[in-house]
Amino acid sequence: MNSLRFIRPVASRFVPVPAQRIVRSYSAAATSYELIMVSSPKPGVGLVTLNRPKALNALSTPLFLELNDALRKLNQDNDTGAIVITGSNKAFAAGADIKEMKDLTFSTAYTTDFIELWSSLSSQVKKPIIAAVNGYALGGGCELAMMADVIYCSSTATFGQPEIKLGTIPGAGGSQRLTHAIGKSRAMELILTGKTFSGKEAGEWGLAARVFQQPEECLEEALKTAEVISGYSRVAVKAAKEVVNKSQDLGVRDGVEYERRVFHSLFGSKDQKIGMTAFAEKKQPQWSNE
Ligand SMILES: C/C=C/C(=O)SCCNC(=O)CCNC(=O)[C@H](O)C(C)(C)COP(=O)(O)OP(=O)(O)OC[C@H]1O[C@@H](n2cnc3c(N)ncnc32)[C@H](O)[C@@H]1OP(=O)(O)O
Repeated sequence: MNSLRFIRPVASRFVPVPAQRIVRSYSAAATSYELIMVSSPKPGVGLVTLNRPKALNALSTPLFLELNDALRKLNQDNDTGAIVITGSNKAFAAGADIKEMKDLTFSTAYTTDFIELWSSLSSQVKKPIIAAVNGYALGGGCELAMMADVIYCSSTATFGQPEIKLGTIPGAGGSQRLTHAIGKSRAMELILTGKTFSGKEAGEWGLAARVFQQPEECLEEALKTAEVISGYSRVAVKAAKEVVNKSQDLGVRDGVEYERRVFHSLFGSKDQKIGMTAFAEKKQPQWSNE
């Protein structure tokens, strides 16, 4: 992996990050974090493992700062074509850190734009992200999984938006993304009751792309898929993610028009020539990523 310069972002006022955790320069794979682990178990694949087991990977501000930092580096890293985010077999993530939030006031939450930093995952990371979900994916954990581009899960995973039980509502996109994914009636029932749903149901309802019997299989298949994606032209992969995501914002007519414009623009890429010439000559394409 190439070396990337790094200056740690300023931590939230609520949970100061100790000075000794400030790291100034390292490569994405070699970076050492406290609350996440970053590795590259397959060529072209960046694996981010949430690693706060005692709190079931509760998503505190320091954890999200580390996650954002790692994702920013992987997004810039030329050797990384796709990213997998996972947790432990017990918990992908049990939500935002309730102990961090419990004494927050409205004015502080509002003026500091609390959890706004969560959105950089979906707005800044242009490489595909697969969430490999085992165990609990509750509240912010479910929202984090839904910010990914693809969800794989084990059949026994436990998804849910239980915020109603805490006297609040989803705050990181749950009410919007869950409703888009599984429909209004089901999402409304789940959000109003705080009931959980299984990985098996997530697959049946279209939230998860694939469901596995074993947690290990879930992660292994996510890594394999990420490796496949990483083997394609970076230009085409980025464009494909962009146009699929546009479908969430645009109506079909505008979306189809948008897709056609991006499709046209790819005739300006080297990889379109490489890919189509290789097909015509019955050869394997050697992507230039240009
Ligand atoms: C914008 C986003 C908003 C949100 O996400 S709001 C939060 C939504 N999530 C939840 O409401 C889930 C909260 N957690 C739970 O309900 C339970 O946990 C589980 C059902 C997931 C698991 O229960 P069990 O197996 O009995 O474990 P345990 O003893 O409750 O948890 C182990 C340790 O993990 C801490 N923990 C769990 N979830 C969170 C969390 N979301 N924020 C902060 N800490 C959490 C606990 O407190 C405890 O810690 P200790 O051993 O020190 O008592």
